[in-house]
Amino acid sequence: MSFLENLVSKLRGEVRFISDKGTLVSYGLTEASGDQAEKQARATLCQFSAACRGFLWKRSEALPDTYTSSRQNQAEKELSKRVQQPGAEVSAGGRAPAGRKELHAAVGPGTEAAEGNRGCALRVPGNCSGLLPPGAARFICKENIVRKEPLQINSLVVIEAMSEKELPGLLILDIGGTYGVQENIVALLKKHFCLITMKEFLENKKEMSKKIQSVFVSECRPTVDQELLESLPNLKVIGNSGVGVDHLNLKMISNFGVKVTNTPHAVADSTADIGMALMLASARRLVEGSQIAISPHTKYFAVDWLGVEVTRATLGIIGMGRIGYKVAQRARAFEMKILYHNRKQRRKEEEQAVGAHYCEKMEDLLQQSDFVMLVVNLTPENHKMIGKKELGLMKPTATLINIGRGALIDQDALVEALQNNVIRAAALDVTYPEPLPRDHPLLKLNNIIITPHIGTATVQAIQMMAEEAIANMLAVLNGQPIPSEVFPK
Ligand SMILES: O=C(O)C(=O)CO
Repeated sequence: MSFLENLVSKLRGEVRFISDKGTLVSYGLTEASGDQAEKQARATLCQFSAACRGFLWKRSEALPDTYTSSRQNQAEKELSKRVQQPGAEVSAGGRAPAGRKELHAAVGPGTEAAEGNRGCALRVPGNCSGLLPPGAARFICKENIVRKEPLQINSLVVIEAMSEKELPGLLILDIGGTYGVQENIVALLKKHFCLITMKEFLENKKEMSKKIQSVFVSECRPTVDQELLESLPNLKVIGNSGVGVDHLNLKMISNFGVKVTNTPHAVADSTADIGMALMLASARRLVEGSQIAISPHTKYFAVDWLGVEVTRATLGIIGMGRIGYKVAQRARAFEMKILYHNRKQRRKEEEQAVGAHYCEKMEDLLQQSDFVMLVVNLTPENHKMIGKKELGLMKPTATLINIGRGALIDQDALVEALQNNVIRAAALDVTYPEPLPRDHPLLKLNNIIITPHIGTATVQAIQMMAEEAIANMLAVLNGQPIPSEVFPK
């Protein structure tokens, strides 16, 4: 458990906002004024510093340099110097401004109160004395600033001493590690949810199961099965990070009264980009070429080592949803002839904008295309939609690209087709399973490129996916219109 998580777990129910840097500040509301308010401030601080006692700062950050009065500035500069020292002890202090309703408390690293502090310094046992920099008090008084622009107070962590409403519980697999949610995404989620990892849930099922109202599914994890659904009585929504939901049993989830959402907007550009990257790489034999260029055995570059051109070739897109259409927009810049097959024909203006021609029958598209790209979600109906027969319809010079799901293709049939040059090549971002067993025959072929399902593996895409998932989940929890809900068939 990190320093902050540990602290927050001790102050459970009292946390309103956390920025994970620097000085801790607690604040709350009191109806009292004058002496009474001061008494309450002291009581709050006692609790707060008791919870903090024993912790060492893992990080050191300067207080923001935003205060004006020279005397206060001096005090804060002094404090900043101390804050810079890693491992400085936590100290605590605060004041309750007479006549004000706000009750503030600040905890900053340092061993003594800085001079110039006008707030009431609180001495706590264990060589911790503290202060509330007056500027900081003024600053955090503006509650809306604290909430809306947390980065402006980048060295403050704000903790509400008297709780309002607790943030809704969000179950995630883990933080960091092989399968866990990345730290920057964790920071985004934490602004709106109280995160509960699978381990924390399993260790304290009784208490945690009541808190969890949502599950964040990233890279298909955690697995949402009947057992999990049965143990989460307050679950309202599963926010899938990604567009494909074939790993979720939508019907079963819906029977529990739980909604499922996905992130079709956030994934579109990065996934279309990987489709283009695979098409270009396969056409120009990029991976093979790179190996030749770096091989210690290479003595010369063969003049008859050739690829094929993407420019002005025919691209057949199977699945003309948001991603398919983005592929078409990109392919247009390569002057490609674009054919597409989709459940529904696009509007004429949309077709004209990218120069796409509709093929009602997939067979027509397969016969005419130099590159066939699969851009559909996996459903029980389209499982192995490309098998021996479909591969046989393709041109022997054609390339098959898959950025949908591995199970759209009959992989045994693909191995045979590639071995016998029924088609020229394949480029797959998705396979089944993922990764393929290391002795799988597809891995032994040289007319294939396989990437490790990286359609959305960009810094930007995973952030946008998390933002879209958060918006979806909050909409469900707040009873607002849901931007991207997925319904069972
Ligand atoms: O969004 C998804 O489901 C993806 O797999 C993107 O590659």
